[in-house]
Amino acid sequence: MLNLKDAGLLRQQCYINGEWLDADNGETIAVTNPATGEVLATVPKMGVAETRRALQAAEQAFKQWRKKTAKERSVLLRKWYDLMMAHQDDLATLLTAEQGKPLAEAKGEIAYGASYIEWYAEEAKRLYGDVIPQPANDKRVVVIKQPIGVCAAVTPWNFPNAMITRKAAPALAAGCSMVVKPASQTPLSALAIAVLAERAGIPAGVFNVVTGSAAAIGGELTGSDIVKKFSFTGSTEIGRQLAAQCANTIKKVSLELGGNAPFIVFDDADLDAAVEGALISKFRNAGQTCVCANRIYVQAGVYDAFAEKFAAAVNRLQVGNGMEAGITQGPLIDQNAVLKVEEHIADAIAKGGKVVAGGKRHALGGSFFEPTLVTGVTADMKVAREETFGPLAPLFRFETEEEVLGYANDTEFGLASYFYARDIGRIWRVSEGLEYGMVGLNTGIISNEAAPFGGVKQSGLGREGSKYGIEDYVEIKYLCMGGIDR
Ligand SMILES: NC(=O)C1=CN([C@@H]2O[C@H](COP(=O)(O)OP(=O)(O)OC[C@H]3O[C@@H](n4cnc5c(N)ncnc54)[C@H](OP(=O)(O)O)[C@@H]3O)[C@@H](O)[C@H]2O)C=CC1
Ligand SMILES: O=C(O)[C@H](O)CS(=O)(=O)O
Repeated sequence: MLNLKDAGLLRQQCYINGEWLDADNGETIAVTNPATGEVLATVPKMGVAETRRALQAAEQAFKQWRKKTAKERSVLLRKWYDLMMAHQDDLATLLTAEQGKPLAEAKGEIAYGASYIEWYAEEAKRLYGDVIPQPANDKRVVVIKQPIGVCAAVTPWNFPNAMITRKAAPALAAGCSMVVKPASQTPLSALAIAVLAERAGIPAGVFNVVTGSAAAIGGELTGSDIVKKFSFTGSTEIGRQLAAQCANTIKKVSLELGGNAPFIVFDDADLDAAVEGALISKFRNAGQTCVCANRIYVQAGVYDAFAEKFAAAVNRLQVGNGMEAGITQGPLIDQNAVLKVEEHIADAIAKGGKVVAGGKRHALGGSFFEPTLVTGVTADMKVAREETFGPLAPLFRFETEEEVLGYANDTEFGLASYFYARDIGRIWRVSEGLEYGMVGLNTGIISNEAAPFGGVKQSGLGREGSKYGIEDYVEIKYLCMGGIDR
């Protein structure tokens, strides 16, 4: 079982209107450890009725929460942040147990998730309006910002802490209330976040967590007119469906969806730095992130040297249970994830690719998979067009800057992109030429609370984090004051 310092962080009930509740029918969902297959806990299998009650609670709580001053909300968010950091170890243990990532990565996610609460505790006090020079002397033009209302979020299993705080923090900072449906495979982190919200003194109904039937809960969150803003992180397929479900009530929608990140190594790159950046970008969370390097393009003059260095680095990754010291790659989330990686490897080999590291299920069994490097990859392979979402690094060779920009942009996705180069002219040309929401230049890690995280094309809508991330949780109101000259 889980060895927590604070056993109160492990909850097996949902948090609605300040109460910890079972499903109306008592049904539950088992939460299993992907590394061992053991059942860690169960959570309620809630549906429409419970979700409706959660939305009604959020609607009532919003009326008072919005009346608090920005500073009062800021103080409560800061307490929430302080509590998350004080319980970083326990939250990381819960996260590794239900999601599988190595404990060091889980601790990093807790700090990353908490940083959004810290950031928006500060931003709460800086939601400025405008006084605009009037076009006529009898008028004054004023713009104020007000919280949009009750918000709903549906979040994924790959970052079960940070994907919730990245939505809840700006929402609550702006004066909104929220109902969250976490992924069924990783609900414990969400419920622990709710424990700490309660302890921080965030009023009942302001932050609610509902677990259970995705379609039933999601149908209510997207269909109810109580919800004024809907935020989703997950697959493009589901995001497209949920956005369509929001259309009937004209909700404001933000979507963080799939990616297909190019990682480009030019011949003027610092090769050792490029290897380091490619390794962390590709294999963080066993490749299960939407910003992972999905295609690695290496210029012909440095291709062999990079491939040799990178293969050695890939072979140094340690696969195992994320709770064990020294492990740098945990299990994949489930067997479907393993099958996707196997499909992409088999397709690449069938079309001429060569496996130079890994290539198959790990000897540990279950959903453990060998970190894999395939060379000689070409644009006709599945891995060039589909998000692998697993520990497979495909290497493509290219000759010119123009050629690789064409390859990099030849996708319906536009989330993250990366390149290593040192020539200033190339840096500007490639940064401006990449059709992505985010560009990592000489780095493989781009995510932080100060930056606007998000994509273009079919990778999503809106931005999370930074000063931009709170704008999705406010409405702009224009006040036209007449008769000023009377
Ligand atoms: N952009 C990103 O960060 C992520 C991208 N992905 C991509 O998505 C693929 C599949 O992963 P998966 O976890 O299945 O992603 P999904 O998009 O299926 O799940 C993400 C969230 O959406 C919920 N959901 C699924 N179907 C519905 C529905 N009909 N109505 C309401 N909510 C729904 C899930 O609930 P439940 O868990 O209960 O099914 C979960 O909370 C991955 O292989 C990857 O390519 C996945 C995760 C994150
Ligand atoms: O959804 C994801 O994969 C995360 O947004 C990636 S990150 O923000 O942790 O980099």
